[in-house]
Amino acid sequence: MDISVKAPAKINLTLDVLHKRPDGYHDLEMVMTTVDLADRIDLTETTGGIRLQSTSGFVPFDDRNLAYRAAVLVKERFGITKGIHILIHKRIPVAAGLAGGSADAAATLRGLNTMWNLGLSMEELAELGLALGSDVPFCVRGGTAIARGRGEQLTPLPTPPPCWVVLAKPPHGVSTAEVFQALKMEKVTSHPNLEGMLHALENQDFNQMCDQLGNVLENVTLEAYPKVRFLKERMATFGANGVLMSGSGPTVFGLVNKESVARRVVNGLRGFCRQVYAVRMLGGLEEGSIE
Ligand SMILES: C[C@](O)(CO)[C@H](O)COP(=O)(O)OP(=O)(O)OC[C@H]1O[C@@H](n2ccc(N)nc2=O)[C@H](O)[C@@H]1O
Ligand SMILES: Nc1ncnc2c1ncn2[C@@H]1O[C@H](COP(=O)(O)OP(=O)(O)OP(=O)(O)O)[C@@H](O)[C@H]1O
Repeated sequence: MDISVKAPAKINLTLDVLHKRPDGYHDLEMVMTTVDLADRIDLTETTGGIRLQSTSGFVPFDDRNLAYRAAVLVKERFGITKGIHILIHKRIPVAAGLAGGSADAAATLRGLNTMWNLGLSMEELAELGLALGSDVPFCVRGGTAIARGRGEQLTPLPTPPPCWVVLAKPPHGVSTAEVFQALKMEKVTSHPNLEGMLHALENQDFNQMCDQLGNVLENVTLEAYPKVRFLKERMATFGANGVLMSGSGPTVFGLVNKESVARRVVNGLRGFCRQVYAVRMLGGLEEGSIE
């Protein structure tokens, strides 16, 4: 049986770091949402082993690949002797703050659950996914949610009010581990207002959603990469209603409520940045994720 699974990127509407934990991770509080910029994972059953191919040369082709590691995990945990060929059609920029690797891992978990009739619930798949990365549980579920803890404690939220999301990815990647390492908690003076963002989503209030965007990792990446600040400023100048860096960066996103303005922002940014996309936010993934 062949299966194709959609693997959408995420953005962080808010990202707060509460404190560093004894295990080296940070306890977070974030509002995350999936956007319609997606990789596609094609899974084909084989007689043995795991083989991986990708349309992008920027991802690892061995057991460092999160989709590969997802297949190893499933095979080991459930004693599956059959093999799998994984083809990643890469559209999400790599090391961009958009959880591309986590999305691929989550899609592989969902696809193998179907292919090998494992009967795992979304909660069980998300729990399995945490062993692969902090963003994987959210990517398994998709939609919009508050993520707490390392990112695995998920509370579903209403889909944000309809709008365009313009994404601009600078040419360089960013290491998430290095951004967390460089974060000085004592230097964080302002935190996102979670209640304000929840209120905006409940009331489908686009302007309030834009006002409540906030990410405490943003200053760390802005200081290291001036191009990110430049893209933020440009995005606002061209007319985006709210602008923020996603995750640990360096991708900057702008929320826009008018199609004509979204076009203007995209066209304006193309002069400065090769990777620019205008997409919509996505609802939940539980239906329709297997293409
Ligand atoms: C920044 C975010 O993308 C926000 O959605 C995520 O928190 C990062 O998720 P991720 O890339 O799946 O992260 P992981 O692969 O689990 O961790 C990468 C590194 O980021 C740091 N890390 C990550 C998550 C977390 N809650 N605390 C951390 O300190 C750790 O140094 C870790 O070694
Ligand atoms: N399937 C994959 N797609 C992209 N990168 C992968 C994949 N598997 C492993 N990686 C590795 O993961 C690293 C981070 O890439 P990714 O695109 O997931 O970053 P990110 O969007 O910043 O993630 P996050 O937002 O979850 O921190 C890259 O350096 C890459 O080598």
